[in-house]
Amino acid sequence: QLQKPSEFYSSVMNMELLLSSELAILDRLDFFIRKSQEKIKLLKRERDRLRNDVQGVESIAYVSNPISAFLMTKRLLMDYRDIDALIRDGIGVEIINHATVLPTENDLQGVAGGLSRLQDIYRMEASELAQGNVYGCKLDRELYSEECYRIGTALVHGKYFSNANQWFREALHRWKVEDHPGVNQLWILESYAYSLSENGQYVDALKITNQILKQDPTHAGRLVEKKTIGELMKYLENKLRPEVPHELLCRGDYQRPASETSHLYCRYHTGTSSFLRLAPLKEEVLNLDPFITVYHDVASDREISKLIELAKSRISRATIRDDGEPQVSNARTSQNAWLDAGDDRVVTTLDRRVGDMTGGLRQQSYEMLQVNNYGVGGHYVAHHDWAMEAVPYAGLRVGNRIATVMFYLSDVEIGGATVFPQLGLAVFPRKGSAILWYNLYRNGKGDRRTLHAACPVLSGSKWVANQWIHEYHQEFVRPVSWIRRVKVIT
Ligand SMILES: O=C(O)CCC(=O)C(=O)O
Ligand SMILES: [Fe+2]
Repeated sequence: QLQKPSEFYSSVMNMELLLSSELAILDRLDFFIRKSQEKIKLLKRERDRLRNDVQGVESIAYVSNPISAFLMTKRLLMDYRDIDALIRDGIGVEIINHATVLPTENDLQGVAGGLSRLQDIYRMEASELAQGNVYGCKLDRELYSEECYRIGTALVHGKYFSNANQWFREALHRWKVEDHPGVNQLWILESYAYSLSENGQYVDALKITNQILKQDPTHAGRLVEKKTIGELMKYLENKLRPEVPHELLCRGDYQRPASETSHLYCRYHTGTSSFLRLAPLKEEVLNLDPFITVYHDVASDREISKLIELAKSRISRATIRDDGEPQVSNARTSQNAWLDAGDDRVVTTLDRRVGDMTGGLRQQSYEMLQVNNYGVGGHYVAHHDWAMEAVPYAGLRVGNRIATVMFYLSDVEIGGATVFPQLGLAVFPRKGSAILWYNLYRNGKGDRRTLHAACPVLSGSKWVANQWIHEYHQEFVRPVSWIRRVKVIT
């Protein structure tokens, strides 16, 4: 006996095996139907005979006549038993058995993945495909709503959300005009809403969700289960909006609309400290909510050379913490070194300047200064600087990262921008400037809008230094807007 292949979708030869397998299943189904029809014919004949015996009889007379009483007893004891056995007795056909060649869920995903790639690369629209037009070779019928829905769900499974959305839209169109759709409209809507929200299309997802709840108010539970509502609530709570694709930002190809930039301003910031009165900060406000500013010329060339020199002697591959332990990852390709006040006066000087920028956030809860260097192609994928755990940065015991101040220690010839996809903001490195943003809402909750990434460096060397400032000790400088329970670390 031939070994059954473990995967089909990746070769046409194996896919042919599946077709013969399907034809064999159909033959067995034919056989089963023929046998079943014979059986039904027999059962009908028996039923007619049996019914004939009792049709219209007069009850007392019938059961008190010894012959008919006997016959009835015999029928119940024997005839119906036989019929029961006949009904129970299978036809002896399993249309699918252990020898049947069948694809797996993996194959379904594989085929869907291939389809999605073709859609992307050859610009094939679901509406076109559903009509049976597959780039030159035409199917001899159109697809049903149920089939479009299944393609959509397989694509969702593979996280091809935007193509999945096309198929769900198509499924809905077709559902409306079919006589006996093979799928419940609510299922389509439910998967569509989920896929939209996973694709960051929150406004559309909300529309579909409302449509579902209008049709079936009890459906909310399912949506929670499918996490559709969870994502949407996050969106509503955080006022998240669809992300600006991060490539667009990295290339500098996106400009925020005037409605979002007209309230921004630059100023000389003299703030609270007496030093600032002599040497005010050149502050450029990049975003009001969450508050993001850039300070120009806040680190001198001499200070920067010193930092880089110190960092060079101890720099090593950067890590990320996904859950728990720090790990090397392609999500963050750079090297870094940690410096503190003991290393050189320059660290203290920069710390003081960070204090000036932040209106005096207390240095007791600064982390060490983290100096980073990216190689060509080096990047850091979108992330938040705040941690999601119940007790963030437990090892440090100073709460979550309330603010980030990042110094740009080099110009970068091309690429290497810091981008905020939620805000449509791209900041291109300028040696000596520093960017500041607040990571947390006033109540201490992490602000998802601060999602940011370091774009790959295309040409040049990129150096930055991160100063992360934590929540503890800031109660008087940046009070929380209402009292929240602070988890006590023991
Ligand atoms: O290098 C950048 O532009 C951003 C770095 C960053 O986000 C980080 O190190 O957390
Ligand atoms: Fe970051």
